[in-house]
Amino acid sequence: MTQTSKKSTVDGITVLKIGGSAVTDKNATAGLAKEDEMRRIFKEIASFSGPLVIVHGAGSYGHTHAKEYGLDKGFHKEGFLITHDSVRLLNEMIVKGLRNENIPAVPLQPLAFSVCEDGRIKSMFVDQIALMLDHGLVPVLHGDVCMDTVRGSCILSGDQSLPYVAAALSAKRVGLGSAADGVLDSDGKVISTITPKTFDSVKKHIGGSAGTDVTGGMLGKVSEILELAEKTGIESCIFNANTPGNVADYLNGKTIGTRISRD
Ligand SMILES: Nc1ncnc2c1ncn2[C@@H]1O[C@H](COP(=O)(O)OP(=O)(O)OP(=O)(O)O)[C@@H](O)[C@H]1O
Ligand SMILES: C=C(C)CCOP(=O)(O)O
Repeated sequence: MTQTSKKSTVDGITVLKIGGSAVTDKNATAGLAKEDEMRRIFKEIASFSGPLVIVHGAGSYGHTHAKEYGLDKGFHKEGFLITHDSVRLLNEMIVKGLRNENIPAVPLQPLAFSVCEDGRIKSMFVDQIALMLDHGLVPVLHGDVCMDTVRGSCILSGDQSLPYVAAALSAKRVGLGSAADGVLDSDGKVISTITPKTFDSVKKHIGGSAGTDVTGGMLGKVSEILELAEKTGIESCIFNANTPGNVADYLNGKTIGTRISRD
């Protein structure tokens, strides 16, 4: 993957994923927002004043259409347009909700500044994100469809763009708020830490999403951020964004849920 070289002049950047499971009903057959959860999460985000990039998942606004049109396998003109329009709608709702809390959120569609190769990011322009942070803005990216040099188009999960952006900006902290208390073992207990050394032994407990999903659910998420930890040393936490207080606690410095680290 090719990364542009522009770095923000701001230190201590946090990158937060708001999982589609946390803010939408992933069992719905079309886009359905959990509006109360959204509002509460946005209020918690407003308690944080540091430099922040938000990436949100697609939830039922993206995965339902992507599955219907087989977009995880390749290009389908109508499906591509319907899916992009739907995730943009969710992005608009989220940006509007954040602005209501006086967060200077800026909508950014990854489709407009990324190209993939066989499902993986080949290039993503991030200089504008760095400059936005320098000016106190909060960029809000999302899971999207993306043009792909091999497949025509592919699904670009927030779980892939989040570590890409975190690495490109040398982020300090990376948090992924979803609908589970962390990565759970077969007894339903939170696994406190996952490292490249322990991954093989815990992998058997980790599966896809309980709802409609084309990007690998929890296993896809852990694989992406484990690679981030291995390559850059940047740690992540996977925690439950539906537990009141967790998003604010994470943003303000606490380690919660499952920590994914190099060692
Ligand atoms: N071992 C596990 N621990 C926790 N959750 C797991 C595990 N195995 C599978 N899951 C499922 O993975 C889901 C989280 O993955 P999912 O992709 O839905 O998250 P998300 O990031 O919130 O959604 P989106 O991709 O729409 O942004 C959990 O809600 C749960 O259903
Ligand atoms: C389904 C689409 C269009 C994007 C998926 O993004 P994610 O919800 O972050 O995995």
